[in-house]
Amino acid sequence: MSARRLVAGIDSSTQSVKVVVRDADTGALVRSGAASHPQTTQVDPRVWWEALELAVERAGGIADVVAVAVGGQQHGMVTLDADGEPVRPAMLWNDNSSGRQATDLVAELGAQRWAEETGTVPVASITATKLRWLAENEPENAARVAAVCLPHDYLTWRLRGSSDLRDLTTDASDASGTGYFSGRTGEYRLDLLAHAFGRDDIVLPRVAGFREAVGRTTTFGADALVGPGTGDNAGAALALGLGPGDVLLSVGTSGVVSAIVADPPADATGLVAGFSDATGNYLPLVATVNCAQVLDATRALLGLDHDELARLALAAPAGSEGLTFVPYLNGERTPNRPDAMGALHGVTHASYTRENLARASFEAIVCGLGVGLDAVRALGLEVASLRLVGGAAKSPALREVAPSVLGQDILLPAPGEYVADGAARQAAWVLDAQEDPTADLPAWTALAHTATEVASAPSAPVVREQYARAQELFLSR
Ligand SMILES: Nc1ncnc2c1ncn2[C@@H]1O[C@H](COP(=O)(O)OP(=O)(O)O)[C@@H](O)[C@H]1O
Ligand SMILES: O=C(CO)[C@@H](O)[C@H](O)COP(=O)(O)O
Repeated sequence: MSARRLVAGIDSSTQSVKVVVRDADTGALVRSGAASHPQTTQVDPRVWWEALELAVERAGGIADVVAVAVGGQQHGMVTLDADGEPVRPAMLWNDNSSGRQATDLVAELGAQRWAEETGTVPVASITATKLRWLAENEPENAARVAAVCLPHDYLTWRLRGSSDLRDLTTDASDASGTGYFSGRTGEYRLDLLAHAFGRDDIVLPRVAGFREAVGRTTTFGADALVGPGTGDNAGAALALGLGPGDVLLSVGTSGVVSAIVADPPADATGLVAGFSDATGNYLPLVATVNCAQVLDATRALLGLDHDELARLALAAPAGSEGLTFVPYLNGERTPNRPDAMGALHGVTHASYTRENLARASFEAIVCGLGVGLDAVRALGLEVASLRLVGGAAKSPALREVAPSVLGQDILLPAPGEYVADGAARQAAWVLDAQEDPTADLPAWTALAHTATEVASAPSAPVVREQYARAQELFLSR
């Protein structure tokens, strides 16, 4: 019998970095580790590397793996100077500073053109808007930029031990979230980069094939192939092996609704971003900026841990007796209101209780997902199944509130790190492709058993009705 081969997957996400080590042939989990990221919307990318070092150590090292790949939070603008050092802290997807620049870019070229040519109408999350912000607000820094890449590209490059900007690589799933890449053609749009940033004489990461080994790593004592990596949402889709009509709901820092389709989406309303996936298909996606951290904020206010918040929320009736939370604590991306503030509606002596506030917080983030679900349906997607993943999916309250508000049963993959798992699965794919360049994604039977539980609850349409009324009050102001 041949020796067991191990692969590592990394998820450098907004709040933390996670490392999983899995069996390359079955997908069985061998060990894992994690470390925190700063809770800010601008972060020095070198801090991600330090966190990765700690997470690798906590995972028992990766010296024995034969391939590794990195998934990461999308869109973050990592600017490097000619020596490969960060010019300034990376501006993350949830940094809304570039809201006005997004509005300007849409006004200059038109929403329809952006949607058709890049798949996405720019909002503050999109990298191109951050580059415009940099050019306008920090011209000296902008002039020092020799390369721009994304969080997962930076870590992939560091894993390979390179400081040569020409070695930077990315993949289509993450490149498709920059605003200067066409998922349809698989090519950068240097004209759009120049339009946004005023320059196109900078290095952009080479877009690698989806099972291509982009190099080797000898860091962490390993001697392993390095895969191209993925944007985090495409990574989760890779782990779960989503098929037509399978919709993924991710409840991390962002609330995300996404699915896999064969044709490039182009939604000129700007609600649905038409990203690429990590297999040559497309990933229509709707994201909110306010998701798990809304629960964290309510927990902090009420002085509760996760379990206590869930118990409190489940002690309130569906609809929270009319208390409705519009949770724009960090501006919002869907709807596109980067400067918005949140609001509580329906406050009465009867409704203003701790229980209702807890439940209204869960209902708020699920209503955000509901808006996303409506938007992907409006593009013609037939929703066959829903799966719930991400940090807040562990909450029993979310598992009850989500099917009740969305009026549909939801599959619950076992709590896990699906982005890191997707990166690990890609690493195994890269390994297989060394023998057979046309290899299929490895079957990974050990991961296939994860969607065992189903969340069910009586439908409560009143929640979305009262949320829509409260949101309308806000939007019409
Ligand atoms: N049991 C739980 N109930 C609700 N929220 C949780 C629970 N466990 C973790 N979280 C929240 O999940 C978030 C982290 O989820 P994660 O998917 O790792 O985020 P990200 O990928 O954006 O870094 C944090 O805001 C954390 O407070
Ligand atoms: O901006 C998007 C998708 O367009 C977010 O999904 C980020 O990719 C961050 O993901 P999490 O850290 O919330 O998982």
